[in-house]
Amino acid sequence: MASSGRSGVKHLSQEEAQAIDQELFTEYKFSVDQLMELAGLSCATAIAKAYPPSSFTKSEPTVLIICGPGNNGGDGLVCARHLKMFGYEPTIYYPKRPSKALFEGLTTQCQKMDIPFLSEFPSEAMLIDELYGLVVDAIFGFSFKGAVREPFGSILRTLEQVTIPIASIDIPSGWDVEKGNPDSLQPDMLISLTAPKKAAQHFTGRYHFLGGRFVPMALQKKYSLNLPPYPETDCVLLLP
Ligand SMILES: NC(=O)C1=CN([C@@H]2O[C@H](COP(=O)(O)OP(=O)(O)OC[C@H]3O[C@@H](n4cnc5c(N)ncnc54)[C@H](OP(=O)(O)O)[C@@H]3O)[C@@H](O)[C@H]2O)[C@H](O)CC1
Ligand SMILES: [K+]
Repeated sequence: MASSGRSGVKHLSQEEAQAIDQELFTEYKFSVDQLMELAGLSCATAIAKAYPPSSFTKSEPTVLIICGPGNNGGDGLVCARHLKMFGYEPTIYYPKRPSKALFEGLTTQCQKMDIPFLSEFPSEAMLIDELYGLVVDAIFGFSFKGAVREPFGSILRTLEQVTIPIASIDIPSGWDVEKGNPDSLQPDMLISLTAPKKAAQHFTGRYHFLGGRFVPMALQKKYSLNLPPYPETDCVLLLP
C-alpha cells in the first residue's frame, strides 16, 4: 500500500528505493559517482542550512563523519569534502573500505584536502561530545538488512549515547528501512535522498530535508513520488 507523509510525498519501500536506484543507472544511464556527488552535496548543503558554522559552540565547526561499506558511506565521503569547502572541520571514520576505484578516489580526494581519517573509533560517547559539534551518520542506507554486524554494532551503541546532534544520510543507521527502530539512534536531522523511505515516518528530529534533486519527471511519475517542488535552484528542501 502506498504511504505518504504530511507533505504528501510518497514514502518508499526498500524494494521501491532499490528499483528506482537501479532504473536511474540502467535506463537513464546515470553513473553512480554522478548521483553520489549530488547526494553528498545535498547532505552538506542541508547541514550548512541547519547548523551554520556560527551556531557551533566549539571553537571550530568540527564534524565527525562515520562512513559505512556501501554507497551511503560514499555519500558521506562526498559530504565531508563539501563540508570542508563550506568552512567546516570534518574528520572521517571509515572502518570497512571497499576495494573499488570509486571509493578509493573519494578517499584520496578527502586525504588530499587534509581531512583526517581516524584509525580507531572513540571508545566513549563523551569523547565525541567533547571533540565534535555534529556527527554525520553515513553508515547504512536503503540496502541495510537484518541484525547489525560488527564493527558497526558497537559504533552504533556508542552513537546512541552522544548528546551532540546527529545528521543521518537517507536512513538513520540501524533502523529497518520500512519499520524504523525506536531503540536505535534518534537523529536530529534526516536527509532523505530521492524520496523518503517508509522509516522516515518514525523520525522525530528537528530537520527532515529532501535531497538528491536528480530524479527525471518521467521516473517521478512512474513511481508516483509526488515530490514537492524544490525552491528555485536549491538542491535541498525542508519537509514539514
Ligand atoms: N538513488 C539514490 O537515491 C541514490 C542514493 N545513494 C546512496 O546509496 C545508498 C544505498 O547504497 P547501497 O550501496 O545500496 O547500500 P548501503 O550503503 O545502504 O549498505 C550496503 C552495505 O551495508 C552492508 N550491510 C547491510 N546490512 C548490514 C548489516 N545488518 N550489518 C552490517 N552491514 C550491513 C552491506 O554488506 P553486505 O555484506 O550485505 O554486502 C553493504 O556493504 C542510499 O541509501 C543512498 O545513501 C547513492 O549515493 C546515489 C543514488
Ligand atoms: K545513514
